[in-house]
Amino acid sequence: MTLRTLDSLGSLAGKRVVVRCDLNVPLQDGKITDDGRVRASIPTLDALINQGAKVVVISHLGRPDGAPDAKYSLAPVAQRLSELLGKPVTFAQDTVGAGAEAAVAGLHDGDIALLENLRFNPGETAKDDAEREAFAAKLAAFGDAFVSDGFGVVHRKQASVYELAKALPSAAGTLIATELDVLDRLTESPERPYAVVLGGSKVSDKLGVIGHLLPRVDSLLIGGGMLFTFLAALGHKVGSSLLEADQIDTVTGYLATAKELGVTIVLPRDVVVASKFGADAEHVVRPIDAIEDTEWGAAGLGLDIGPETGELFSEYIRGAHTVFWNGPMGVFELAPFAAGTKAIAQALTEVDGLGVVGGGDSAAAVRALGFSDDQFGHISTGGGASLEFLEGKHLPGLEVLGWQQ
Ligand SMILES: Nc1ncnc2c1ncn2[C@@H]1O[C@H](COP(=O)(O)OP(=O)(O)OP(=O)(O)O)[C@@H](O)[C@H]1O
Ligand SMILES: O=C(O)[C@H](O)COP(=O)(O)O
Repeated sequence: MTLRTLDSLGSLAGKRVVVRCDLNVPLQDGKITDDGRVRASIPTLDALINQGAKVVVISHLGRPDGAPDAKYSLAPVAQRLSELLGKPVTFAQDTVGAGAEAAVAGLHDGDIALLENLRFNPGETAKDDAEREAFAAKLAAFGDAFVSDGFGVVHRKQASVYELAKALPSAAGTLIATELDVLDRLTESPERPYAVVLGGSKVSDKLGVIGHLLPRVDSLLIGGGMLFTFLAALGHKVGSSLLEADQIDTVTGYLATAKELGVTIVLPRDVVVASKFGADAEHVVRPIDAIEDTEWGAAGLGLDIGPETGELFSEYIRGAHTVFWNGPMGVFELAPFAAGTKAIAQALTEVDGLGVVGGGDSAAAVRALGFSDDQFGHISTGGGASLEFLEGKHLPGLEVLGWQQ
């Protein structure tokens, strides 16, 4: 079966259409610092509005604990959505309560509403199937059809991604269709050499994909928060850097597998060690075997790859014909720790072939560092989702829409 696309739903004029977007944008002091995911959701929403549908948008933001939490409110996103669409967006203060019911009931043809953060409700991410189904049923009551367009969450078996698609006539929106077109080129005979660059802070999520990626790539470059688990596996001390101590054995296994497969795992040679986590931290560059060899000792923490590593990684990237990069190389949000990410972004713009950036924070990073979207082959809205796609995993949010890899 192939992906069911929007046209499979027939005419949606006058119908209530629930649309799952991934509007999980980075926020600072309540302000959106990168609106890429909001922009990416516009084509589908515009198409539905233009058809005269009554559009009910749903999304998560961050990882709240199944209860309302003001700092994860989608209110700033409603405002940005309205600016980008050039029309009012009704914002409901809850997801399935009286506020949402009133917002949906008040929609006329061609109107649009955004409901509050899905993850303010325990049913969205519940482990128990019945709990997720019950929450999906409440969401389904708001629509005659469901459009799934949050590519960044298709790897999550969550109520609004999976169960809701079963509860209503459903199809993929144009963002998902576009993402799959490009990412398919990375799985179906990518031009060699093929390099994958991994970083970021969702270390346990991303370490898990490495085992499946190894047989598919020629080189794997490791930066960001996960590099310290690799350094620890090689016996280095990593101070107070991000570390998944319980993953050290797994990582040791990856290093051995890579050797057997003839895949190069490229690890940093130097890192930027800081006195603390903050823009005003003191910091020095240290070789990887001397991270604790600073005046801060074991309290020092690695917040970026060093300049020698930036050059080494850039050489690998420029030498490849296909490159996928997910996860910033350092804490790019703080100016002293942005250089590694900038070096890698620059190299990616110089790839002779297809260079893809994946992930909400990675996309935000390249834009914040002054690059424009058209300098890259593709900027995917999915971080974990695109990685799991590339490793060939069955993604619940795609399979439920008819997609088979
Ligand atoms: N050495 C480090 N220590 C701590 N945090 C780091 C380090 N290197 C990178 N980060 C952080 O990683 C975060 C991004 O990681 P994440 O894994 O979420 O990226 P992403 O996959 O692009 O985003 P998403 O998962 O939202 O799509 C950034 O906020 C950055 O500050
Ligand atoms: O940022 C992402 O990768 C997506 O929005 C999914 O978020 P999650 O990792 O919290 O499920």
